[in-house]
Amino acid sequence: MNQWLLILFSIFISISVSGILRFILNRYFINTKPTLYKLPPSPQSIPVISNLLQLLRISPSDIHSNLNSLHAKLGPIITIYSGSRPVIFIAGRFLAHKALVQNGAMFANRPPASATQKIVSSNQRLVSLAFYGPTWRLLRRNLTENFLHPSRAKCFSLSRRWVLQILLNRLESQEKSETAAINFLVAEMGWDPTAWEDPLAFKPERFLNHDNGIGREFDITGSREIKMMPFGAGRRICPGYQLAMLHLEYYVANLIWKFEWKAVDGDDVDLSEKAERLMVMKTPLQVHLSPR
Ligand code: HEM
Repeated sequence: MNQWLLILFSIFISISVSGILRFILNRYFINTKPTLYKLPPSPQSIPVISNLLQLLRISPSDIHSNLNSLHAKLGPIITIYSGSRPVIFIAGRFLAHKALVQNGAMFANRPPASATQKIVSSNQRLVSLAFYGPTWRLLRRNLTENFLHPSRAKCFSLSRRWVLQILLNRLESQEKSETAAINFLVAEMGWDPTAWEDPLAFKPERFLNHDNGIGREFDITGSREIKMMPFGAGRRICPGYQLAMLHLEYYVANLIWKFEWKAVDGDDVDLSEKAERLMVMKTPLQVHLSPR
């Protein structure tokens, strides 16, 4: 009996000591920044169980209507939590243009790598030294210079395990407090009747613009206004978009040039949506192809 009490007591002591140490380190030695930003409105959520569960429970075909009803209730910019990480949804092509083109600098960031990736990539040399060589002090210096409160940094001597633990905690908390993924409702842009006449009709000629009889290429970069954004828009637009367009045109042109296309009898294409693992056409195009 005494033995069991002793074991329980030592487990209790070790848990409390590590908890207290962690609290003291986080409270007094790590430079924590206050939350600076107020995020856009979000639907009611149970802490820890995120809003995302709400979104994941619905089928892919419902996602748009669900997001739309949230936008109708809360406005064009909303926040949904995926765990503790905020994901912001921006609806509408005008807001997308305002964000990505007119205020491109503010939206030029991309999500950072995870804490582990950061350590492995940017501090790869330091970490391997920390684990395998006697020069792990380099990592400690890197940590004290970058992450610890300057007044405490100098007189600080940490064990190797604590250095790595603090570094990971710090990077993780930075990620949580300072990053949010931003999504634009791209499919909605394609269905927007203010951008496209009869948006669901198959009209390839809609991409042939004519200004006083002069043919003008459709602006897929969205620099003047965004009507669709398959390659993103603004500063971080896909740098390969011209090459991609060239390949796509070349691919389609060759399919037409090299093959004879015949419709399958009684096959009516139906472009309406069907939810499978991805969203697919209800009745896709079927053809008989033969080499010319
Ligand atoms: C149909 C083909 C392609 C599509 C639909 C596409 C689409 C995209 C999209 C949506 C982005 C993200 C833009 C953003 O973050 O706002 C992107 C980024 C990028 N794409 Fe493409 N892309 C295509 C082909 C290519 C090709 C052929 C290359 C290279 C030769 C390329 C290189 C890149 C690179 C390097 C980025 C990252 C740019 C950055 O983060 O600053 N892409 N692409």
